[in-house]
Amino acid sequence: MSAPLVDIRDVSHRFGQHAALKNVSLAIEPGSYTILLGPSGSGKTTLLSILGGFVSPSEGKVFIRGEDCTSVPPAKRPTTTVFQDYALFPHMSVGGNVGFGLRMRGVDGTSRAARAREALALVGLAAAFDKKPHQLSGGQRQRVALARALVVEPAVLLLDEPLGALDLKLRRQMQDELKAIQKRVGTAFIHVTHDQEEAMALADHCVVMNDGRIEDEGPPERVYARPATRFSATFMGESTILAGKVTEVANGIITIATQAGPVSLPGTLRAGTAVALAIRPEHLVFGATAGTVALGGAKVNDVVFQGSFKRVLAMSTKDPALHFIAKASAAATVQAGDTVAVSCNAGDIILLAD
Ligand SMILES: Nc1ncnc2c1ncn2[C@@H]1O[C@H](COP(=O)(O)OP(=O)(O)OP(=O)(O)O)[C@@H](O)[C@H]1O
Repeated sequence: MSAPLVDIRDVSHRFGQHAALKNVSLAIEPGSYTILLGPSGSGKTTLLSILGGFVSPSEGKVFIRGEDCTSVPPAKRPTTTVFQDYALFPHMSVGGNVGFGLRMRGVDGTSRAARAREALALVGLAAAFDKKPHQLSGGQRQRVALARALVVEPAVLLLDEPLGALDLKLRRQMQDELKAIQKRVGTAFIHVTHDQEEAMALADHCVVMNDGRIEDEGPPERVYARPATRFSATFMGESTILAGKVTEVANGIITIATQAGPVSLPGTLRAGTAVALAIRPEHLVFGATAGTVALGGAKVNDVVFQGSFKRVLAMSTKDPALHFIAKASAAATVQAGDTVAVSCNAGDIILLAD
């Protein structure tokens, strides 16, 4: 395998007594779109700031294109950052803003203007060259910020909640554009967000962070279908979670006592091990079917119409602490107050250490 473009090795960072990053190692491949996903305070921005050279880590090293960049200042490393608030110069034209980084690097006026025009065309804003930032919409300003960061041809583009200031509709639209632009330029993007839908829409590689650590990482499809930890399962999408304990092990089959009754699955855990079982909403079936795992009865609390499907929330009749979340078709007739039998396929149960 080729050497990673970015190699973060055993990075820890403390702000005073507070450990914001705890022994983080991560490899970023050339041309990839990486999302750092996690709740507020999980250390995403700290990690991005270390990559951009704005924060020097307490421990560990950062290599970019094989070079130790740990102590290299921001302007001297092959990275640029796009911030949530765009940070455009209000008095400067859009063209001037985009060309600013080139000016700092001593590029002459003619080449600067040509390259700024090219970068603006790349983000679909060729006509905005002579405008001032205040004449543009939020989405357009964000695209100018993107053009400004890309014009210097960084090896890695860092994006800190770049769509955070946009309303939901524009945010979704900009996600599609960001992905298209990234594919076009082929630059590695590392993008921080706490929005799991954004992560699934954009990432080739999704890094789930929690409390200064990497909980899980991989293609978003894998992280969603087979999360490595309970935190990752709950942060990346919704699930029904059953608490359980392994009671029997025989011939590669383990039996787990759960809130909904015994469940048998292939596995190799030892008797007495505490586990959690996660089931994604689209895998939970209301109505027992032959060959599936029965999860007992449930009373439907709420049915929420979502356009192309219905979200069904129900409570186990065995244990009120057990809540089922299911996705039903838009045509489903299930109603609040109904009592239903809940089941799923054994292969759709995600077994997690608890
Ligand atoms: N300059 C600072 N001084 C002291 N503590 C800080 C500083 N910056 C961050 N922290 C703390 O470090 C931890 C990680 O912060 P960080 O901003 O990296 O998290 P985050 O995942 O990006 O969160 P958010 O989504 O809210 O931006 C938090 O507990 C935060 O309070």
